[in-house]
Amino acid sequence: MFTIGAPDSSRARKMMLLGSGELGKEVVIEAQRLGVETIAVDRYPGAPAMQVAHRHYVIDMLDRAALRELIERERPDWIVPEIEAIATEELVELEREGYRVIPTATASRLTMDREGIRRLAAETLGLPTAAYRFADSLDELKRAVAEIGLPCVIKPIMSSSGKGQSVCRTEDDIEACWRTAMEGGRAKKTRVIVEQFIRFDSEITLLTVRSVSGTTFCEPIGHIQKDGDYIESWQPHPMSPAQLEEARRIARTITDALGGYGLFGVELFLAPDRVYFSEVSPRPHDTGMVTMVSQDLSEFALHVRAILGLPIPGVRLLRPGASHTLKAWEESRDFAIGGIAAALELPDTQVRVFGKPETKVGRRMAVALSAADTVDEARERAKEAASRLRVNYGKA
Ligand SMILES: Nc1ncnc2c1ncn2[C@@H]1O[C@H](COP(=O)(O)OP(=O)(O)OP(=O)(O)O)[C@@H](O)[C@H]1O
Ligand SMILES: NCC(=O)N[C@@H]1O[C@H](COP(=O)([O-])[O-])[C@@H](O)[C@H]1O
Ligand SMILES: [Mg+2]
Repeated sequence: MFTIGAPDSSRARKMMLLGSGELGKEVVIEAQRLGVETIAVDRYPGAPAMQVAHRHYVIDMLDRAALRELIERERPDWIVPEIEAIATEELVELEREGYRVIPTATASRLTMDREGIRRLAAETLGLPTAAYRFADSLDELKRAVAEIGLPCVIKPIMSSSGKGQSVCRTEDDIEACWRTAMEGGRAKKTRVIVEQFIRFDSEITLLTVRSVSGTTFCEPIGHIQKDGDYIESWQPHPMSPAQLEEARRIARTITDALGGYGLFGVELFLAPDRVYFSEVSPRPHDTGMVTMVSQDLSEFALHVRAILGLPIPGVRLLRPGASHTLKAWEESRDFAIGGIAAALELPDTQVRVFGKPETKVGRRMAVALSAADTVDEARERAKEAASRLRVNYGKA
């Protein structure tokens, strides 16, 4: 039977988030709604989830010893990875010693690294993916590009939100792509993946929850990415019955292989002839922030329920919804987000300001969320709301 004591008491149940960005912040809020004691961890102070958690720590999560020391000190009931920059080998050890890693330490390790998840999906499970090669040096990259063909996409094996990713269109681009990957990866690794460029009609995230109630799918979320990072998303995304069935088959196959309890964001490309598996996050997905206005249970509430071993009898889409991001385009610690009142003049619209302490070029700072009677209307509203938001920078 699931019971929970008061936070900070001897019968408290503790959740530790490894990564404390905007997604973790919402996970912490949902966990606290069920009485969980929350601990937020990240590489810098003032991270969004730290601002709402009971306690927080600043450590280098890629440092195995530092990670172990903190986990042994806090002894959390659930360790919840939130970002793609964690020493997951250590999580595998800790899980062996009895700690619970969400969804599992192996799932976290495999998805932290594009090679692990791609080989599992394509080679072990036989799922359709873009053709790919790996390379450890510029020379190997040149050979890999020749084999895959142009255009192709080059990414560091450990990165997210498009960091270090670029499209290689001609042979002359290869060196620049290599440099971009070396500078943009989250971990100091030199390995890259080269992927065939897929000309898809649209791309989706299929949020898939594994819980005591079995596997539950949310309605598909369509999205648009720029430079490898998401700009807008909407739910539901129109799909043919055959496409939806194939998308769910792929999502079930990959999430069953990863195992454990939690929510997963399965990224798929929809091409005229085929649905391609791209990658999967074993945690809430940025494009899934739309569920905060479109569903009865957001992706964050679903993740927490699944983690705690609580039932999920169903997920209801309440209304079509959309999200549109606000990004910063300068580096600053002296800034303020404006236009919130103007954005909130729009009907059925909400804003989430993440509270990140510093802006960086391309950094996501806030998101506008709108609901409406149709997806098109919701997208228009969210876009308009985001365009009314601004990052105002202080004098340099
Ligand atoms: N092989 C490909 N062909 C065509 N487009 C691609 C390919 N790989 C990636 N993209 C585009 O770049 C986007 C980001 O790629 P990917 O999801 O691999 O990066 P990421 O850094 O893991 O991003 P995130 O952390 O936001 O999921 C995709 O959503 C898609 O729009
Ligand atoms: N696509 C993955 C993603 O959106 N992850 C989210 O971004 C944060 C990092 O933001 P930052 O780079 O601005 O610190 C992560 O902590 C997570 O919440
Ligand atoms: Mg992605």
